[in-house]
Amino acid sequence: MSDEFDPNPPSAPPQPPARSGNASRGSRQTATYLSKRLTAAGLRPVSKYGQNFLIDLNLVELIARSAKIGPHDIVLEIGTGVGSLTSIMATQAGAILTVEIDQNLFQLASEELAPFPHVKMIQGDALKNKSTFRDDIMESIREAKSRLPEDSKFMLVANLPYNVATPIVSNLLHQDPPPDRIVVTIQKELGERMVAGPGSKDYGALSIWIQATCRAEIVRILPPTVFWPRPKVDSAIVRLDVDHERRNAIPDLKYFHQTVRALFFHRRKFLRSVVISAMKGRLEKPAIDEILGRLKHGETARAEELNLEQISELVEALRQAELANEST
Ligand SMILES: C[S@@+](CC[C@H](N)C(=O)[O-])C[C@H]1O[C@@H](n2cnc3c(N)ncnc32)[C@H](O)[C@@H]1O
Repeated sequence: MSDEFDPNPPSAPPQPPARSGNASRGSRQTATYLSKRLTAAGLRPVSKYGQNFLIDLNLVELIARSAKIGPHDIVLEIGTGVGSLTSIMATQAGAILTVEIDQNLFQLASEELAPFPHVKMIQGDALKNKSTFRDDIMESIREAKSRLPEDSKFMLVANLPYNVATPIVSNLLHQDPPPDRIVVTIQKELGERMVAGPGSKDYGALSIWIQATCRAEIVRILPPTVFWPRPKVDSAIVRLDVDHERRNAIPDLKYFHQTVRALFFHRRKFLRSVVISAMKGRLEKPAIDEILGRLKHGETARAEELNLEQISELVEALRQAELANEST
């Protein structure tokens, strides 16, 4: 583990040191082991930080395997915990940046990750406000990328704290460099919203934002019993493969994301009234009616009935109309 972030040279990542007795891999990842480890350090899981640890090592390995981490790849992990997933990924990745908000867990994980010079740990909140990544995180990713071969991929792989999962995933898709892949454990409902299509109750702004930039799939649904302590809800491992061509085809990501959110703000209302309120002070009603008429969205259409292509077309038409307004 390093403060300097020392990506591996393009060779195989280091293997973990041999473990013995109770610390062998099989027995390591159990509720008993984790609770003993935390108790020995005078700690208990902190619920406000979403500290529900995966206790089934096979599932921890499934997360890492689903990410298909290569020896030149850079992994960002939000929520190091005691370093269980981190240490598995450290045997696969070219560089890992792992962020942990809890000072006590940060100390514990530092011991676990000490053998890995290509793992950099950051202590603190990954988000600088409720929705944006800390600048130094992305700066470290860019720095690591510049030191690794050009074909290295950047991915977020994490068992995310559920209360900040949406801003973390949504915001990362805005960043430079964008991730190539995201594999995360999140609340099942959130995963279902990411993959939902029109006609589903889960379909909304998040579905559009994710599917406009990624190919999304649910890898596995996880019951509460595979975590310690048990959360009240089911979880899901979700994999998002960023489609750079699709993402690059969006002319203004921020405009797209914000407008889609505004369109789905009142999902049951008719599209016309939603667009009028979203564009208040920016576009006049006749311009909006012209766009809706041209795109053949009738009087009774609702945003939730439009597919990704139709929403993208509408957002782009609104953007063009705003640009035309500004230039007159
Ligand atoms: C669900 S646990 C996962 C821990 C570990 N990766 C595992 O798989 O067992 C989430 C972790 O994220 C940390 N965390 C919560 N909010 C955070 C934030 N805003 N920034 C960084 N870490 C955070 C928690 O302290 C906790 O260790």
